[in-house]
This record gives sequence, structure tokens and C-alpha cells, in this order.
Amino acid sequence: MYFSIRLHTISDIQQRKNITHLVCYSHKSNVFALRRIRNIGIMAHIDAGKTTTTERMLYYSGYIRTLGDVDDGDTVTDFMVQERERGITIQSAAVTFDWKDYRINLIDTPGHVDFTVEVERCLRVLDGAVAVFDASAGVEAQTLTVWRQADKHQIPRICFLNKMDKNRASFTYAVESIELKLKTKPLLLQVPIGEARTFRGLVDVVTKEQIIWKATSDLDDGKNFEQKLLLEADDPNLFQEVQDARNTLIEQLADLDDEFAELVLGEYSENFDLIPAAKLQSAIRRVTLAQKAVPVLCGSALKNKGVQPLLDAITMYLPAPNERSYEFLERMSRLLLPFADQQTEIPSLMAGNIALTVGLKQSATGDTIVSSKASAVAAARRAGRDAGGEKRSTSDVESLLLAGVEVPDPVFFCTIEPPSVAKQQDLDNALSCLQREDPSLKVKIDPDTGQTILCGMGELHIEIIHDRIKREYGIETYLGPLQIAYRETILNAAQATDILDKTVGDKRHFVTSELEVRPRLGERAVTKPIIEYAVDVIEVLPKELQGAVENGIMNSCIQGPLLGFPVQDIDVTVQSLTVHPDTSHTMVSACVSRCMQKALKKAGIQILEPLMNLEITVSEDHLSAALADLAQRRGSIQEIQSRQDNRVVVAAVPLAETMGYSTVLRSLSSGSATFSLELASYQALNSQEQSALLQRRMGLV
Ligand SMILES: Nc1nc2c(ncn2[C@@H]2O[C@H](COP(=O)(O)OP(=O)(O)OP(=O)(O)O)[C@@H](O)[C@H]2O)c(=O)[nH]1
Repeated sequence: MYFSIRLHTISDIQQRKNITHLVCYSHKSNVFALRRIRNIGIMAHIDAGKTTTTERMLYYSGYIRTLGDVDDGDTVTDFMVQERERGITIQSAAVTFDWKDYRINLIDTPGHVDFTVEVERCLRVLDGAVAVFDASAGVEAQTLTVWRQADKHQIPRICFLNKMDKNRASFTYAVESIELKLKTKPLLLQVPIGEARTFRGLVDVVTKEQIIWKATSDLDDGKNFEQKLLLEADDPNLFQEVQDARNTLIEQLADLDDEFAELVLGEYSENFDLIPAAKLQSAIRRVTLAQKAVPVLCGSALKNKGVQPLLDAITMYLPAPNERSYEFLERMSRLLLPFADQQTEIPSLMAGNIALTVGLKQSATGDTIVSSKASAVAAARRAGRDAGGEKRSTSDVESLLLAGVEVPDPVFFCTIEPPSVAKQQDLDNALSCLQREDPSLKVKIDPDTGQTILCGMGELHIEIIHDRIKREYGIETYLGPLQIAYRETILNAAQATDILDKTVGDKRHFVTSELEVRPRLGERAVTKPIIEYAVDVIEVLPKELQGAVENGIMNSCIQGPLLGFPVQDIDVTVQSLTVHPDTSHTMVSACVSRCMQKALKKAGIQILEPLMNLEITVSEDHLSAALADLAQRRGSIQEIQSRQDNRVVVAAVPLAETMGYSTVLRSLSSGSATFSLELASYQALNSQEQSALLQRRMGLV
């Protein structure tokens, strides 16, 4: 389990003191000046080649002696059994290695959409990221999702166009799709030499050096390559291409960076060729750190080409921890330096590093650990000051400190049962450990049957959890059929009243309430009800009682009256409320909750189903079969784009129709089509579908 052990310190003076103190405790080999550390994530769409690229980095840096292969299931970072069996990354793995006097802490993150939360929990502890693309596919659906997450956390990035050796690989196409779909400015730092089967090397646009690997680099390890200045006589066309690319790069940088613009317009205005590489490199670094543009490199990790220049670019263009806007520091009783599934104990940790710690029983993914309450308060105050001196409320400050991982609501659920009642306690323990690690996994108890319910992000997510419980905790569990997490909303406005009159011991609890519920109109789904009060209620309602009323309203929305799914998109007005002085807050909540249930029932319930964005990449030959199948799944096609020789179908399809889709798509496209799914919104079921669902749920069909 990885924690973002990031401590705001109270003042710079104190921080300097603490760092010195920690350096004294460090092993010499572990002491790296902050500016020589890079905390980097690798992110991309599934199968773009993150794990393969990471494996090459470890090899070239000397940390492993033989190259592992995803397809053989022996890579360092995919160490979970499920990862090795399926050839995909599920859990992020952290590795630390050195490259030319720099220490790189690198996290390989999963690409499958079911594990998006895993990516986000990594991003928030990183300073920079490498986005890996399949050069024959360009930007794919999941790349967009992780790109947006990185935008949210303001993470400077480098793009690596991998798989340049693949049939249909196209540098130009991939760059265009980055510009168009990610709405970013690509800085082309390399020009490939050859493409697809002829790909053999690249030219560094900044230094004009060509790097050519041996034709047999996929058989040897790609460590040997020829590096020399590209001369016009070597290849006039390539020389001109590089010259043009360099001029474009210079123009781009001058547009984005004033310091560089001054240089170009002044000293070097007569001859751009004379601009020293170092000046270009520092300008690239500045615009990358400011996230005004993204350097683009290319290669083929599998064929051992292009990874060493990528490592150089990471050290050159991505930020050191002290160049990001936070200063964090921590010292703990037991600290471990991760190397995938191996760890080395270290005596202390300097600011800017990533490490593991053990034994924290109460904390979970997304928490921020601070050394004391006082330092947390001081950090919050400082964060308040940094935010432009505006006054912040306490809750603002709290939310700033606890800014955690954004967890999407789960869309699938199923019952999970242990082999015997005696094993229930073990299962509960296993589930609570897994939940602390993975915030996208939710566990609840069905109030009617008492069964444990597992809620997750997709079929694969639940399958992997099931498998992990068996392998890691030795419990063979039984899963019920996978079900869709629907939502409920109301069709009309309705009013209801309720009276609670209960005497417990010598106390009389007396409450009357009157509420109105109305459907909320608007584009965006709002999961929490918007609560308003009639003027004469709010004027006399004490703050504590308001909390009890709102609890009652919220509780009744957790389980809707029709099928027990959460209720969304409603407005509530508390029209009247009387409370006897001795009445407890629990009784107030209970009365309001009952009143809400009555109002919701009267208002008429509409079931909403999750609607997914589906993107299918399929060859022309299999397009009509894929479209015909989509039509049967209540899918609506939004767009059909061309991507190289393939067609990309962008569609919306109800989640209920996507069960087992991967098997069907594989068989109708002879294994060539790929797809990705992402939750888009919730849509109303029509009355026939709704009554069919009700009948199924009641076991009538
Ligand atoms: N042709 C070609 N294939 C590659 C290259 N890099 C990776 N692959 C193959 O692409 C597949 C996916 O590679 P991975 O490294 O597992 O990709 P990933 O992005 O880590 O995948 P997830 O972690 O599951 O998202 C494997 O079959 C690799 O052998 C490359 O440069 N060229």
C-alpha cells in the first residue's frame, strides 16, 4: 500500500533544519539532492506499453540484469499473480532506480478503465508523468481520462509514442491526434528514422544528433547504438526534415516563453542554427513545467529502441520535487524503499521521495499524514494565505488538507458469501483491508437479507477482487450474479406530513414535519438533494436541529422507495417543523426520513440506468457486424471516425447491455477489435423496461 506521505512544514527555516537533520541520518548512497530526484508516473490507455517501457528503463539503468516480457509474464512491475496471468497492470508498482546521477522514483499505473482510481491515487503523489501512446492508434479513450486526471493535478508531462515498429505506426498521425484530442501543444523533440518495419532510430531535433540502433536490437538488448551528428550528405531529405522541425520548435518556444523569445529575436535572430542546445533545452523545460506544451518523443520499447533518450528527457524536462508548489517532509519509525514487490529498509526519507511505510492501521488511500495537529493547522493557514489571501472558512481549509482521491460511484454490484458462517469474520477483515487500498471498492450490507454486497467499477474489477480474496487471504468466496447499480428519481412534485410521538423512559419525543419534493431539472446529475426551508422554519430552526433534519433527508435518499437504489436529482423544501423541547436529534431525523419516504412514493419513481460511452476500434471488414451487434444492445452511434486503416465507432450504450461484451466483440471480429467503456450519465428506463426490471427483481421472471 502506498501513502502520499507529504507534510506541509510550518516555515522555510524549520524545513531547512529538518532536511539537514534527515540528511545526517541517511545512507550516503541515498542522499540525492532534491533537484536530482524525479517522481514520475507512467500512464496510458491499456496495452500502450507502459510495463514494457518501464522494464527497459530498469534494465538500462542497471537495476535488472535480464529483460522481462509482459507476454511471458515475468516483468518486475506486474508482480501480482493476476497481472502476470492476464498481461495487464492492475495495481500501481513503484520502482526506484538511478539514471546518470539522477534518482528516478517511477510508478507504473494501470490502463484499464476499471482501475482509474488507482491511477488517480498515484497522480496526486507525483511530480511529472510520461504518457505512453501506441503510435499506430494515437490518443485512445482511456488516455483522455488519465490526461484529464493529470490536468486536474497539474502534472507536467512528456509523451512517448511507443510501438513505432508496428504495422501502421504513424508518427504524424499520433502527433495530430495528441494536438486535436488532448488540446495540447506537442513539441516534437525527435524525428523518427523509418516507420513501422523500417523504424531503426531517431534524430534529436535539439542537438541534430542521429541515434541508430542495430538491426538486431530486438534480439540483443538495444544497449548499443550509433550516435553522431546528422550531416546533409548522410540523408538530404531527413536533414531538411530535421531542420524544419527545429525551426518549428524554436518558433513554438518563442511564442510560449518570453525569455527564449528575447534570445531568438536578439542575439540569434540572424541564424537560428547558432542557438545552443542548452538554451533550447532550458526553454523546453520551462514551458513543460508551466504546462504550456508537452515534449513528444518516440520509440519501440519492445524492440529496445528509444528508451534511453526518453530517460534523458525525464531528467531534463520533468520537474524535481522542489520545483512543484509544495514542500513536504516526513520521518517515520519504519520506512521502506520500494522496488516493485521487493523493499529495502531505509533509516529516513528526504523531502521529495516516495517510500512505503507499514503498520498504519487507521489510514487509507487518499489520506495526508502530518506530524502533528499543530503543523496541520499551520499548513492549512499557509495554504489559505497562498490562495491569494482570501479568507477561507474552516471547512474550506479542511477540504484543502484532506483533498483526497476522487472516487467515481461504482456501477456494478453482487453478493459475496464466505464458504461457511465461521469464515464471515475473515472475509470482513479481508474486505476492509482491500477497501483501504482501493477506494473504488465499496462494501455494504443488504438491509433486508443481511448479505454482504460488493460494489465495483466493472466486471474485471470485481473478478480481480474475488481472485485476490482467494489468493491473498485464502478464502474461497461465492459471488452472486453481477447486477447493475441503478438510480432512482421522481417524476412529479409531492407533499407529505408525518408525526412522531414516542415516550422513552420519562421523556416524550414529539416531532411533526411537512415536506415537499420536486424533480430537479438540469443537465448534470446531482446525487445529493438540494434542501431549502420555508422562511418561517429557517428563522426559528437552531443549527443543531438543522443538521438532524438534513440527516433524515439524506438518509432517505440513500435507498430509494422502489428498488432501494440511491435517489438523485431532487429538490426538497421543509415547509413546517415542530419539535418538542425534550426530543432527541435521532427522533427528529427519523420523523423527517419517514416523511421523505412518503413524499417520494407519492411523487412517482423513475428508474435511471447507467449509460456508458463506448469506443470500438474495428477493421472495415468487421465494422458492419459490430454495428449490427450494437443495435441489438440499445446502443446509439454518435460518430464513426477513421483511424489509419481502422474505423473507430463512438457510441453510447446502456451498461446492462455490455455484460460479456469483450467475448462477443472478440468473436465477431476474429479477435482484432478493441473497445473501452466509461460511465457517461444516467438515463431513464422507458415504462416497459422499468416494469420488466421490477418483475425480474421480484423474482417473477
Ligand atoms: N510491437 C510492439 N509491441 C509492444 C511494444 N511495447 C509493448 N508491446 C506489446 O504490447 C502489449 C502490451 O504491453 P504492456 O507493456 O503490458 O502494456 P501496458 O500499457 O503496461 O498494459 P496495461 O498495464 O495492461 O495497461 C504486450 O503484448 C507487449 O509485448 C512495442 O514497442 N512494439
